[in-house]
Parts: sequence; C-alpha cells; structure tokens
Amino acid sequence: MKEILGNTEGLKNNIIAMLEQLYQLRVPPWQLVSPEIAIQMAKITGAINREVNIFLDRKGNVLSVSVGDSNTVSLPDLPGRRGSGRLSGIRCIHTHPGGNSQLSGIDLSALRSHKYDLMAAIGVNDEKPEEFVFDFAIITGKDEYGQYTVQEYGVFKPEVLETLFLPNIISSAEKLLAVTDDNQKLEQRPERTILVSLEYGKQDRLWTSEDSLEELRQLAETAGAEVIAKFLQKRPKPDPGFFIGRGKVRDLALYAQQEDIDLCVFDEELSPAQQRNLEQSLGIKVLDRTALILDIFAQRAQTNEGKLQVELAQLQYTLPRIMGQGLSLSRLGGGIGTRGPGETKLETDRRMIRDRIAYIKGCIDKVQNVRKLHRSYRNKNQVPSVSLIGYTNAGKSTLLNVLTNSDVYEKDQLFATLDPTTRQLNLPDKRQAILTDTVGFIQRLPHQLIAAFKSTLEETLDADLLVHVIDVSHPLYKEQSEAVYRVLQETGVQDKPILSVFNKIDKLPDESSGFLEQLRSVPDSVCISAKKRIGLETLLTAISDSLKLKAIEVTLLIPYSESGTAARLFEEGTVLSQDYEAEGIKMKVRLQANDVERWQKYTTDDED
Ligand SMILES: Nc1nc2c(ncn2[C@@H]2O[C@H](COP(=O)(O)OP(=O)(O)OP(=O)(O)O)[C@@H](O)[C@H]2O)c(=O)[nH]1
Ligand SMILES: [Mg+2]
Repeated sequence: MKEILGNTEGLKNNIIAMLEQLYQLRVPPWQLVSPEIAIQMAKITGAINREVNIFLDRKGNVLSVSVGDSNTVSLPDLPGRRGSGRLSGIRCIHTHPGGNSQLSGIDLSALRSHKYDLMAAIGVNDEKPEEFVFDFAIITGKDEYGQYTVQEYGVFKPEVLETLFLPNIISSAEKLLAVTDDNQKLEQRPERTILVSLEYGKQDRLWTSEDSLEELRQLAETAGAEVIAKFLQKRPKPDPGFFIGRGKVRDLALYAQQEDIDLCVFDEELSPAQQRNLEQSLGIKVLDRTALILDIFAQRAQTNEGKLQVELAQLQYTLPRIMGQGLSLSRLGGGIGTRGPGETKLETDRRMIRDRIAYIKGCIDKVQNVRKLHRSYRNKNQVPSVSLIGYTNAGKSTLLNVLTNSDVYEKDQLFATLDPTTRQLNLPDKRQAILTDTVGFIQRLPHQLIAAFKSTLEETLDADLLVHVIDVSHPLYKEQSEAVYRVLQETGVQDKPILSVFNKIDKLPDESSGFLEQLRSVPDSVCISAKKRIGLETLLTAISDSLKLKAIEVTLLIPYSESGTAARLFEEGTVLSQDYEAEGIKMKVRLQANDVERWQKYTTDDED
C-alpha cells in the first residue's frame, strides 16, 4: 500500500482508508482530474478541514497523496524530470477547505519552482462535495527578469472537466515555454517525432503503406528528427477534417503528451485545413511528406539558384497554410518545417510571402538567363553531355566520383546531392564528355519542387545521354525506377537515350546469380558496383558507344582556299545550309558526334 504523506496526525482509520483509495483511482489521461477523484478529495477535506493534495502523471496515475497544504509536501523523486523548456510532466491537484478555489501565492510559487504541468485547486463545498468549483494555472513563459509567468483560469464547475482537453493545455504551455526558456538548447535536441500513414481506398500504389512509411522514416531522420514511433491506420477514406479518424487523433494526442513528442509527420499531403485541425488537436507541430522533403532540400541547397528554388517551393507550399494562432503557436519553436534555405526562418506573413515569391521569381529568371548563355556556348563546343539520374541514394554521386576522380558529397542518406555538379569524363576512345550528377528522385516528389526545379531539371535532362542509376540491392528497385520514369514524364522528357545502370551488385547475396543473369539480359543496361569498381570499363564503353550514334549540328567556316574540305563535308555529314561570306563558306552540317573533333578547327561561334 502506498503511503499517505504530510500531516496525517489524528486522522481516523476510515479517512486513511479513503485517502488510500485515491491511489487506486485512475484519471483518463486527457482529463485534468476525474470528477470521481475530485469528489472523493472534497469529501475527505470536508470531514477533516485540511487540504488534500495529489500528484498525477501524464498517464493519469496518482503518484502521491498527501494531507496538509500543498507546499509542505515535496514532489516525490521521479525519473524523467525534464530539463529546460519542458514542464515536469506532473500536475498538482489539491483542495481548499471553505469553498474558495482561487489559487494562493504559495500555490503559484510551487507551480513555478517545480515547473508542474499545471496547478489546480478545488474549492470544497462542505455540504455538497459533488458541487465543488475549481481553478487552475499553467506556466506560460518567462518575464524580463527570468521569472516564470503564469496564467490562471477559473472559476469552473465540475461539468467543465468533461470538456477540457488536457494534452492541448499542456502542450500550448510547453510551446510557449520553449520560446522563452532556453530556446537554444531545445533546438539542439533532435525533435522527437511520430510518423502517421493512412491506408485507404484501392491500393493501386506500387508501394505498400509500410514501405512508404519506412521511407518516410529515412526522410525524417535525414531532416534531423528522432523517430519514436510509426502509426498506420486503415480506413475506407480519409476524414475531410482530420485526414485520420477522430479516435486516432485522440490516441495520438495522448501518446504525444506521454512520450514528449514534438513533431508529427504524415505520409501524405494534408490539406491546409487538415493540417491546422491536427495541429490544434495534437498540440504539436504537424507536417506532411511534402513539407519534410522541402525542409531537407532547404538544408541541402548550396548554390544561390538552388536556394532560391527551394525557398520558392517552400513559400508556395506555405502560403495557403498561413492561418491564425493555432499554427503559429506550434511553430514558434522552430525546427523541421520552419527552416528556410538561408540563415533565416521561413517567412510566415502572408503579404510578405507574396512579395518574396515575386522577388525570388525575378532572381531565378536572371540567374537562368545567364546560365542559358553558358549552355549555348557549351553546345557550340560540341562536348557531348551525360547526366546521371536515379532514385535518391542509388549511388549517382559515388559513380560520378569513381568515374571522374572527384569527391562529390556521397552519403547513405536521402537527398545527399541537391545542386547539379558537372565534371569532365574521359572516355575510352580518348574523347571527352561532361558528366552531371544531380538531385535524386523520390516517389511522390512534391509538385512545388518539380515546378521550382523545372528549368534545372530540364537542363540536366537535356543531356545527350541519360544514365539511370538503379540500386538493385534495394527490395523496391523496380518501384523506384518507375518513380524515376514518372518524373521524367512529368518534365516532358521523351525519346532520350537512356542507359540503365544496375548498381550495388556487390551487395546482392551470393545465391543471386540467376537474378544477375536476368539483369544482364536487359537491353541497354550494365551491371556495376560503383563502390567496388566493378564493371566500370564496360559502362564507359557503353557510354561512348551510345554517344557515337549521336548526330550533332555544327556551324563551320571553311576558307575558300580549302574547297576540298567543303566537298568532304558533303560526304561525312548532312549539309543543312551554306552561305558564302567574306571569310569563307559558312556551312551548317549535321555530323556524327565522334567525327566532330576532326572539324574542330573550323567551328565558329557566329551562328547566323
Ligand atoms: N555497397 C555499395 N554501396 C554503394 C554503391 N554505390 C553507392 N553506394 C553507397 O550508397 C550510398 C548512397 O550513395 P550516393 O552516391 O550518395 O547516392 P546518390 O544517388 O548520389 O544519392 P542522393 O544524392 O542522395 O540522391 C552511399 O553510402 C554509398 O557509399 C555500391 O556499388 N555498392
Ligand atoms: Mg548524390
């Protein structure tokens, strides 16, 4: 039997028994206190004319029962008392004999010094214990002197206990506290995160919900979150207001309270209203898959243009989601989903966002015009171009590094690469090409991102050859390839030569020779291991063969003294036009790529 603490002197056995009964009672975790416990406390108080005090944890367990005034009883030593920016996870409920439920100065200072979740006082009506009234107070931040500020609420009648939803009250308090109370330290702690997925309707997706949820875990960890749990709900269709069912929302709110969760990420795009409703009901920050990917991109963007593009996508995503207090309250703390690509936090004012969107679009246009110039220069130089594409983490950067002796950032992490990187590639036939490594794709890539990156993507995909790197050691490699093809389609890439590179064959189990045979029989494909440098010669040969077939249009200026040269051009290529100019014959010719080098000295910049 648990002890009754405090001033128990002279109490009758039946009172002691009633006090002990309090330990047996449990409060539903979403309630401040159950009416049953409150009435029992009121009855005892009425009988002995002393304060009765209980401590509850967030699961609704009664941790200690004491008699006397609340301040003479110290909090039992409990594991998991939280540090700065956090409340203690314990609330104090006590009675006031004589009917007044207003909190005393001592009550409030106990609230401050122990950082209780909440302090409540029950004003006891001696005649009718079931007709008690109550007040409560919570900590809401710090004042300019570093003293905790508190907010009091009341007077309430017992019925109100049914309508107060405790997790909301506590998390609002904690969010406010997090802003003032050592914000720095809080942000260093990885955000404790839960992931939620809904399985509904026909599952025509290639990915199962579990697969997708697992990928979401990788994404969340890449963004710096600590994933505490994953939840999967099955339901005929999404709830229009909350996406998941209301019962599930309540379960999650409780879980979030009990496990001290900061962030909840949904595997699908939520409507702005759903996101807001969920934030209000869960009392924590709610993001969807899109926001998570945007956040990762924001962290990764290196170049000026990349940063602008990511910020544009983020702002376009945020604009319809700016609404009222609920959202801003849970976002005050910063962290995942609030970070922009620069040093600054994402803008959250609607009008400023609109202005900024217009401004960024202008900047992007400028940068891209400059790049277009570079590109047309490059095209004239007739160096064939090869782009590495593929699902994120397939090994594109690793391959670029081994093929070109570079050290581009490669990591076992989603979206390690964001900005395109270009290197010179020496082909076995002594020719050169340029090889571009680019951002990886993912299933359901946010459309805001595709839109913002469209021109960069188009440029990368405008290569003479696309090398599609596929991690065949991944159980979903086929589905991943499909996702890549879908993005290609969305960006309007058609009829490009694509070479499939089955990577990471070193990771395949020994008994998979049958599988390898199968892969090898796929047309236009090579099996390699970028990491173990297996199959690289074959790959290079395949690349150069494929580039040889390419026809390139060049403009050449042939001096009048070399009329034989002009004649040879008619044999080797297709002459598209010829103009007689002062310095010679200007000829537009379509040549095979591997012949171009021999004509290099006649190329001219002047196109028309
Ligand atoms: N075992 C094995 N691991 C590989 C191979 N190629 C790449 N990896 C590993 O796979 C992980 C991802 O490689 P990256 O080159 O960063 O992949 P990426 O396609 O550039 O990925 P993103 O830039 O994130 O889209 C790294 O840990 C590499 O070491 C391989 O052939 N075999
Ligand atoms: Mg990469």
